[in-house]
Amino acid sequence: TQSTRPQRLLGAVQKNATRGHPRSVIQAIDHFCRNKEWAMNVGDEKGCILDSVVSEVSPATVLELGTYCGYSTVRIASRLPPHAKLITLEFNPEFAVIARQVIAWAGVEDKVQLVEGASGDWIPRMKEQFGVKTFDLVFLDHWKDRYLPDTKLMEECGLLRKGSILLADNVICPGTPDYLEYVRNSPRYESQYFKSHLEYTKVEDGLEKSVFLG
Ligand SMILES: C[C@H](C[C@H]1O[C@@H](n2cnc3c(N)ncnc32)[C@H](O)[C@@H]1O)NC(=O)c1cc(-c2ccc(F)cc2)cc(O)c1O
Ligand SMILES: [Mg+2]
Repeated sequence: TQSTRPQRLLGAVQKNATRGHPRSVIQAIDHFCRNKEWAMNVGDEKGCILDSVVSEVSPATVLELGTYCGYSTVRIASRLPPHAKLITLEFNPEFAVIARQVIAWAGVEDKVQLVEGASGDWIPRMKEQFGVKTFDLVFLDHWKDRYLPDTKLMEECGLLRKGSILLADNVICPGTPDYLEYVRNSPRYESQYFKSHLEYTKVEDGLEKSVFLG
């Protein structure tokens, strides 16, 4: 039977990356996506911006929406301070299976809780299910039309505190116009655009970093 692209991406990790070395896992995926098959990881260019935000925030609690194959999960987890926790939500069970193996190969599974399911169902249950009070950092990288409703849901569920950071991928391509309009015009957010390119291409894309003001 035919393999899927995520399965081939995992194969490239297992072939070319060293177990327990997150950087080699990231390099193996970027090499695969540049030279073999494009895949919708945040990529190395936007990934560097993600890295700098994670290092600056040094978050104790992180929520990632849209795990896919775990590329950004590994990038974030490998830069977290000790005892910090990353919860990542993935809707598609096939992608979740691959992501778990990529996360394990990188050796960051102790910092990561991968939850299978839809953000809309799980966000209201974060407190009771995982003992989370608020998130210091949220990385939005799931369906682009879910960024805004899920941001409002996180506000309503009291999951954001004064100073919580939202970092959103793909605000230009594929684009999240309603989300951008909201965080750039709401008095409750201070927003900043980091211009970059769609992963592994020359197409414009960027990350939007928004601080929740409470
Ligand atoms: C949406 C995907 C990423 C993952 O998110 C999971 N997901 C979804 N909705 C939910 C939920 N509600 N809860 C939990 N997980 C959820 C899904 O299953 C995918 O695995 N990302 C993209 O579609 C994406 C697409 C492009 C892209 C750009 C130009 C093109 F020509 C073609 C594609 C670039 C990117 O950088 C992306 O990130
Ligand atoms: Mg993305």
